[in-house]
Amino acid sequence: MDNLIQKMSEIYSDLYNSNNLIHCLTNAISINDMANAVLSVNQSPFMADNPREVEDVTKNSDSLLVNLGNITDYRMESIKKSLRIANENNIPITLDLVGVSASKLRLDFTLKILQKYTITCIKGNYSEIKSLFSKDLSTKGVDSRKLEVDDVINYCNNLHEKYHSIVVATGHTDIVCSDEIYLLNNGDERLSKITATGCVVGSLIACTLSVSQSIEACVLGVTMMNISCEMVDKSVGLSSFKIGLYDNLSKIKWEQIKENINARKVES
Ligand SMILES: Nc1ncnc2c1ncn2[C@@H]1O[C@H](COP(=O)(O)OP(=O)(O)OP(=O)(O)O)[C@@H](O)[C@H]1O
Ligand SMILES: Cc1ncsc1CCO
Repeated sequence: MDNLIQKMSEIYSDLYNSNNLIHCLTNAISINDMANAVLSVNQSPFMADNPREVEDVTKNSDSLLVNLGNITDYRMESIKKSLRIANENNIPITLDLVGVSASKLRLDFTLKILQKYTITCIKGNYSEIKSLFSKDLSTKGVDSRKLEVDDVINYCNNLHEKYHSIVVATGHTDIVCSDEIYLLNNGDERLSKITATGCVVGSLIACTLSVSQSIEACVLGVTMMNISCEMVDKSVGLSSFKIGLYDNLSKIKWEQIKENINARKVES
């Protein structure tokens, strides 16, 4: 665990000493929160999604976030172009599987992407990870079903072995899996009552991967969000909770992360 904390501390410090360009191809529901979250951790968001410009944008960026939420043909075309450029230039890619558990279009598209491109981090909620593993739909909407943590660890391990990506499954307990596996128990169930919080976690991972393509970077991305929300007053309503969460994210210090992280390593 000391090793994890030491590496996270270095990544945190590198993050705030850099101002990397984070190219986010995302849905309209999350785009504004995501751009603000990227800015609040000192990085520079670029949300360009026109297929006629994305190659140039990705080429100049330090990290690429691909989010499948509310997918359109237009964005699918852009995604393919950006993924190719990112791989050619060793730019880290975060792929957020929004809705693959409920949409054959998104699931088939994801399976094709994974055959063709190297993805640094595959991220989804428990049901999205399950559906990618089983190549089968498992929900009606974008929200996750309740699944056993041990089963999802197994899905993550399998996907990591198959695609050589770091795999992040979000839920009550977050699972971050590569050759090592961490279970993260920070967070607040109010997060699941506000839309696009998972999408924002994806963009924070894209930020931390821009300074280090590592499992520790993914742990940091998830944990920054989850500790920020734990510090919000329990009595407030959901709108104030959201404001408080983003206030805290914009001010989060390494000492707060170090003191409050609830992570445990498990054997793979
Ligand atoms: N019951 C819970 N308790 C604590 N934290 C939670 C809980 N459920 C989700 N979270 C946290 O909320 C964030 C989003 O995770 P979630 O699995 O809800 O993503 P998602 O379904 O992709 O979200 P969205 O579709 O709203 O973008 C993560 O940081 C996760 O750790
Ligand atoms: C994309 C999307 N569709 C319904 S809610 C939402 C936000 C992230 O899940």
